[in-house]
Amino acid sequence: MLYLASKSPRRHELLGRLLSSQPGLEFGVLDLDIPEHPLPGEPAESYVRRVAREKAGAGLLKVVGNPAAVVLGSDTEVVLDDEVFGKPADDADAAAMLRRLSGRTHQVISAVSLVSPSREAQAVSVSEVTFAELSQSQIDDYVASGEPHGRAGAYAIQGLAEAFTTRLSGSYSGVMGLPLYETATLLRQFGVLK
Ligand SMILES: Cc1cn([C@H]2C[C@H](O)[C@@H](COP(=O)(O)OP(=O)(O)OP(=O)(O)O)O2)c(=O)[nH]c1=O
Repeated sequence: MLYLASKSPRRHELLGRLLSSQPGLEFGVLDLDIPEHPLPGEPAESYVRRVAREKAGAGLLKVVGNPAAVVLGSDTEVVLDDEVFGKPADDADAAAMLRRLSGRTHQVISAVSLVSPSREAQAVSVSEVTFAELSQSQIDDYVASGEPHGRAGAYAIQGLAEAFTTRLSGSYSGVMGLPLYETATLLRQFGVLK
């Protein structure tokens, strides 16, 4: 039985889309709260990998006793000049992040971890996203739309932010929160997907 250790609606949607290729394959959802803070000096990719692993591991603890359980945890962060931009604390924080991302190319790192009682595996997707120069009124309007809330880097590529994204190199689903190629590869390794 596959479980998604995530409360992100984007991850639910993306995983559902991936599994729809195999009729009858469903997944359960485990709701957890893992603290997301980089350790002092922790490189961005190590941080994203660690948090994805912690989410999957905490999910597995919730279904102990099920030897057939496979748990998927994932983490997505926006990185500019080695600085990790997580989810904005409030509107002012969102506006500050968007001002920094304006006119620049940043990375989006997404890690996926799969754990079962007997094994563990992980994959990482790194994408590059370039934003057009954003005026202060564009930023204010975007923040007022509410879209930045709960999203790494204070934006949603699948939403209004697509209109100021001039270039994306990498995985669109990875930027949204769950890189589907990497996820499908791991699910095949665990025998969940054919
Ligand atoms: C960059 C970007 C991020 N996001 C979202 C995906 C993730 O939900 C969120 C990054 O935060 P995460 O901490 O990776 O995930 P989460 O807290 O939403 O969910 P959970 O830990 O329960 O799995 O940002 C978008 O929806 N679109 C984007 O373009």
